[in-house]
Order: sequence, then structure tokens, then C-alpha cells
Amino acid sequence: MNPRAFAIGLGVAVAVCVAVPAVFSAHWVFLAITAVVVSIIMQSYGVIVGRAGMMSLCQMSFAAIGAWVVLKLNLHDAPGGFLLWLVLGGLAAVPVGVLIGLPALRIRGVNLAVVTFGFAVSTDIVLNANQFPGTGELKTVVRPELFSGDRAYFVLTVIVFCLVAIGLSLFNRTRLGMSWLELKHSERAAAAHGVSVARSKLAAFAISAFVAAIGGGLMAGQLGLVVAQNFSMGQSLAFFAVAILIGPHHVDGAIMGGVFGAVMATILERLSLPQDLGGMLFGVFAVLALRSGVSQTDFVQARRRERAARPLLEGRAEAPETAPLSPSSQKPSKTPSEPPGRPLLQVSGLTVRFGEVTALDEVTLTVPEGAVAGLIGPNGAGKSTFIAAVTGFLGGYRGSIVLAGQPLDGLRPDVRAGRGLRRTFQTTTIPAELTQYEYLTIGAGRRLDLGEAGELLDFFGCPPAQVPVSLLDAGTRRLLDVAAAVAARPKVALLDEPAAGQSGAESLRFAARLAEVPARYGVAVLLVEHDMELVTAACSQLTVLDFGRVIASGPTRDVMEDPAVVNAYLGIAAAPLA
Ligand SMILES: Nc1ncnc2c1ncn2[C@@H]1O[C@H](COP(=O)(O)OP(=O)(O)OP(=O)(O)O)[C@@H](O)[C@H]1O
Repeated sequence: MNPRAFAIGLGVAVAVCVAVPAVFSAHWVFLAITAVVVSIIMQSYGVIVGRAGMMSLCQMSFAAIGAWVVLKLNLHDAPGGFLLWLVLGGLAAVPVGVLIGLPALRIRGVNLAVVTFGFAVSTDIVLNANQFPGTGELKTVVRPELFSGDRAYFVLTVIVFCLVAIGLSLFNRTRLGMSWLELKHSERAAAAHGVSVARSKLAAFAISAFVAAIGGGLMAGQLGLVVAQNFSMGQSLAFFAVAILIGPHHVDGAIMGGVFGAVMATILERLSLPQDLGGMLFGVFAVLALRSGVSQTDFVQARRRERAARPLLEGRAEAPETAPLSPSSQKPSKTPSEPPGRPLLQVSGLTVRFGEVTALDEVTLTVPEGAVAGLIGPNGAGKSTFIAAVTGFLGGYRGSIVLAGQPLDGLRPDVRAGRGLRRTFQTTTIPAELTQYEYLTIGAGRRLDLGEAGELLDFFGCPPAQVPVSLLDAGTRRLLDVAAAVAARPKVALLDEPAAGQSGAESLRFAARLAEVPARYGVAVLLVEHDMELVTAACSQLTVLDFGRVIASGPTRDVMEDPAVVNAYLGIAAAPLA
């Protein structure tokens, strides 16, 4: 967490805790409590909707679990008191959250929304048929002595809000927390970075359920007794709309959402406007936000980050070349010809069929330690299919894939990534709201220090680490993707057309850098490219595919001069090698 933002946030919280109880009437203090409680529930939407990008319409059902546990324990005068009950209520919602999250492993988007809405509807029915504990006995929740009055209870809710915000902010910095952002944009990219998509999704459901239930428990403490309508599916829907619109994964967004959610009704009443107007407005804005895919706080933060980063880009335009290259890679037109090391990635007899189409036919290929190996071929030759099968994104292949002596067959993509196999995609899906540094951290799977991140970015010709992805052009995003793959220090990085979108000069510069990657970072490379100048400059060995079959393989120079390759791929335009 940014220390300045933390200090400001804490200062504001203290000021609010002093000012609101001192200045506001009892009615407004009560509304302020509601606003903070809703803000806490908004933070649960922030986790599941804002960060992990999953459409959950049942957060109020999780809140109901928290309230139910608090009321039940209160009814039985359970030991520990309200604060312990609150935590137990949160914990009780966790397994339910995981259970509701299980379908999310297979479905997403609107289908997931329907499943979660189904849970909200069921909860509604159960709650309407059964009273909350203590309702019959009229036994209201006993608040902690220190926070028994509404004014003091307001302070308690603010403290809980701050604790949740700090907890989530710390968690967001962990690998799992960061992985949510990538999950939101592309599950495939997350898996390629070694993120277990299942674990990441279930963790998001579990944590969001916990936070929502804490909010529900606090609501029980505020009202004394609650009824089913406090947690209705309509409420879940309305809050979801607010969350999409405002972006409660930012603290200010959660507060705005809470204030809107709690105070809107009162404001409309005071203005003599119909209550439906609030819901309609949120509905319209939420649809707009869904269409643009950007919430209000995301938009504002992105602009702020971009403004701060622009001077860095301007400075860079004056001095684009900073990373030192070793003398051996200064002349990119020369074909590297280092003797290959021991075999690192060994692919044997790889065969992939899509129905009648044989995309790969008994392909055998080896990437030696310390090498940049090239894989070329005409469109549709099977290059991307090869990368997908080797990295585990395509099951059902025949043949064997061995990395550093360990067979990988049957393993999930994220497990293969963890074993030291990273890939990039032809189409990049880097979350635009991240900074380059944050994206590198996700790719690396560990916290990089800023110096290391800066060196990597500089080496690949990317701007400084703090520059947000939203300011990068398509070609630079591809380079960032390569940097993120290398940042993980895998054994082998498989790069699928990383230089697409680069000018001729940029691509030769990239070739020089790529040729240096094995020695500099200890990462062997398999490069899929159409740019023959780049391939010639970067690769010491080459394999050529045509209609899924290997038609030539060996040192780059020999392969490029092979008549079969010239006929099938290079054609008469093949340039003579330097
Ligand atoms: N999911 C799929 N379903 C059916 N056929 C597929 C699928 N993916 C690839 N193919 C087919 O497999 C063959 C190999 O495709 P692949 O994308 O691997 O080629 P490529 O060499 O990467 O081409 P390019 O250079 O255009 O990226 C093609 O005939 C393609 O139409």
C-alpha cells in the first residue's frame, strides 16, 4: 500500500470517527452506519466483481449468513461476544462461498451470474420461510459495551471497514491477489503465468463471502434484529449495479458505493423524487460501465496514473536506447552459431488432430540449453498448435514432452509453467490498468525489486516500470509479454510471434536482445516468427513445419539453404545469408 495514501486514509477515518458522532443528528448517524456497513459489503463486490471479474449476484446471501450466525450466537449467549461472533459469521460464509464458486471453474460471464442469482433466489425463499434467530424471542443483538450506543457503533464499523480495506490491500499485493486482475482479462494468460485458475477463483469467492458476511453481521448489530428483506436478491442486484458502475475494488469506490447505497433513498425522499429513480439511474450507468468495461474509479485512477507516467515516456523519446548489449549481439544480421548445450525441452512424435485436420504429425523437436531455437513455417503449418500442446493448453495429443528430464504429459498449463515452461500468445491480453511493474510481478510469480524489473524492461526496450500498460502501443505490449515470460526465469520460453507490429529496425534490435537472453537470464527460447531477418539473426537452430510435418531441422544457416525449405516456405525471395 502506498504509505502516503495509507496515512491520508487513516487521517480521514479518524476525522470521520470524531466528526460524524459529534456533528450529526441520531438519524444521520444511523444512516452513516448503514453507509459504512454497505461500504464493507461493497468491498466484497470489489474482490469478486472488481478484481476477479466474476459476475456474482449473491453477495447479500453471504451477508445473510453472517447476520444469521451473529443472531444465533447472540440468542444462545455464546461466549466471546459480538466481535468474535462477527468473525465466526464471516468464517461460516467461506465454505458456502467456495461451494458457490465451484461452478465458476467451468462457467463464466452471464452463466455464472445465473448460477449465483439462483443461490440468491434460494436464500431469499429460505429466509422468507424462516425467521432469523432471536426474532420470535425478540432478543436483539448485544453490542460490545464500548460500542453500545449508535455513535460509538459507528466508530466500530469504521474500524472494521479500515481493517478490511487494509487486509484486502495487503492481500492484493500477494501473487494470488494480483492474479485476480489477470484472471479478469484472460484465464489462459493467467494459466500461462503459472496461476492456478481454480485456486484463484475459489479464493476470490471465499474471501468475498467472508467480507460480505462481516458486513451482514455488522448489519445485525446495527439493527438488533434483521428480516429477509435486508438481504433480498433485489438488494444483491442493486449493489452489483453500483459495484459495476463505481468500482469498489478501490477504497474510495467502496465508500462511494456505500454512501450511494445507503443515502440515495433518503436524498430522493428529501427531494420529493420517486424512489425508483435511484435504481433506474444505477441500472443505466451500470449498463454503460459494463459496455465500456471500465468503472468510474478505474477510469479516474487510470487517467491519474497516465498523467504521472507521461513525463517518463517523453524523457524516453529523447533517449530510447539504454540497455547495454554484449559485443556479440551488436550485429544482428549475423546468424548465431553457438554449439547447442544439453537437450532441455524434448518433444517427440507430437501429433495433434482437429477432426479430419492433422495439425501436427509426428513432430520431433529439441530446444537445447542456452539456445534460441526457431520454429517457422507457412500460415496454418501448426506452429501455434505446437506451442499450445507443449505448454498444456491442448490436451489429447499423442507423443511425449520432456522438460529437463521430467515428462510433462498430462499436466495442467499452470503446472507446466511452474515446472519452467512459459509462453506468450499471438494476441496479448495484458490488463491495461496494471503498470508494467505489476504485470512483470504476475509473470515472474514473485515480487521483483524495482531495479530488477527496470533492468528487464530496459533490456527489452520497454519504458520505465511505473508506466501503465494503457500507454503502451501493441508492439511494446508484446515486448512486455516477453519480458514477463523471462522474468519468471523459466527453463524455456516459447514465444509466439513476439515481434509482430514492430518496424524492421525494431525487430532487428529485438533479435539482438533475444539472442542474448539465454546467456543473460539463463532462459532457452523457442521462437515462432514469420520475420525471417529476425529469425536468422536470433536463432542458432531452426525447425521448419509444413502441413504439420517437420520438413527440415538443424543449424539455421543449413536449414535456410535447404531446397525443400526454400520451395515450401521461403520461395524465390529468400535472401542469401550474411
Ligand atoms: N481449434 C482448432 N480447431 C480446428 N482446427 C484448428 C484449430 N486450431 C488450429 N487448427 C488448424 O490446425 C492447423 C494449424 O494451425 P496453427 O494455428 O497451429 O498454424 P500456425 O502455423 O500457427 O499458423 P499462423 O502462422 O497463421 O499462426 C490449421 O489448419 C488450423 O486451421
